[in-house]
Amino acid sequence: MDLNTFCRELPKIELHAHLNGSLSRSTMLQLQRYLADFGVSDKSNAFLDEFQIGSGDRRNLSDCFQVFNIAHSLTSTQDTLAMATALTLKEFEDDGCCYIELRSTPRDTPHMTSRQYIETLIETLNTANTNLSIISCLIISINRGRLPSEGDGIADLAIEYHKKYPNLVVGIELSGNPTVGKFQDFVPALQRAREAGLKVTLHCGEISNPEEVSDMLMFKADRIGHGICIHPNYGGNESTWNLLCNYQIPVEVCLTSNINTKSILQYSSHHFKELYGANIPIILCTDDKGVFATSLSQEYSICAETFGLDASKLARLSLKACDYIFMTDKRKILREKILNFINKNEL
Ligand SMILES: CNc1ncnc2c1ncn2[C@@H]1O[C@H](COP(=O)(O)O)[C@@H](O)[C@H]1O
Ligand SMILES: [Zn+2]
Repeated sequence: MDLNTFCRELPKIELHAHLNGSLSRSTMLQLQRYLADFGVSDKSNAFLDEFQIGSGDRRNLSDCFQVFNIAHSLTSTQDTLAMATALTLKEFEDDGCCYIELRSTPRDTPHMTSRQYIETLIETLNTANTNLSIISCLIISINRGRLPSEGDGIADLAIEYHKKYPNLVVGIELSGNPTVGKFQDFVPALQRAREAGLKVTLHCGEISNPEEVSDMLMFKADRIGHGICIHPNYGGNESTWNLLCNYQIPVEVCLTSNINTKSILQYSSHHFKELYGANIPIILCTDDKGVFATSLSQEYSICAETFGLDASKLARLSLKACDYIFMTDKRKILREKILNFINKNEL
């Protein structure tokens, strides 16, 4: 079996996927057509060709945040939001993903409220859990670029829907443009959600800001995303690196995302090496598979090629990811599924 086929067949766990960054070109075209048929205007026409970030482009991290507006204009109705979610889950399943924690930022649009946004996602995930083999659940996102009061409102909704659907609304996370907003302003909302039983993951160290990174690590989130500027060689310092090593906080590693946003110059100099070497728990994830034109199996494949991981090591990376999922009651069944694959392929 060649590497790409192996990576697709390996049952995988996706723990860091933003819904609106995950829309493939084909999904966006379907949404565009649907909106046009119903006479709803969107601003995707002029930009769709530019949406996916190809290799050799000149966009940096900040520029990336503008491209999300295009996806947002396509998912502004309950119908298209549901379609986008269902199609995206199916694509993850087709790529050999057996469990996904999809994340998204509830927002008011001209056609729905934040509450309806969450309800649409819950309904779609529920249906997907009966119709598809992939197990899916929801992490609710807070955008650090918005006002802390908006974060409070989202935390309230997350807590309310976690109580109603504890097996579906499993976590809360902080994301958004890392150059905007302050982590500390969102701590009360995140803390409240945590006390209500939601798990927490934070985008941490996307840019160099050792003070904020220290605060985030000391918050002891259940997981962090990216974790780039933590090691002293990558814009962190001894103290931030020691905190991560001592707390052993699992890191959602998004290789292609980090390359495309220019946070890392080449795959071979990615901090995966340092994290793996220090035995920090790692989960390979896509971040925004639509924007960065990647897939979870491609991320596994790139990881294997760049860091010389053989099939057995790659499969064990996927197996280990089960320990860090937020739907804790699914750990056993997922472990068994991946172990079966390992045994069948004598890895
Ligand atoms: C590239 N690295 C990243 N760093 C930080 N936040 C990111 C991100 N990629 C995506 N998002 C966050 O996810 C939103 C889109 O999905 P949803 O509308 O929530 O489904 C973006 O607006 C941003 O807030
Ligand atoms: Zn992200």
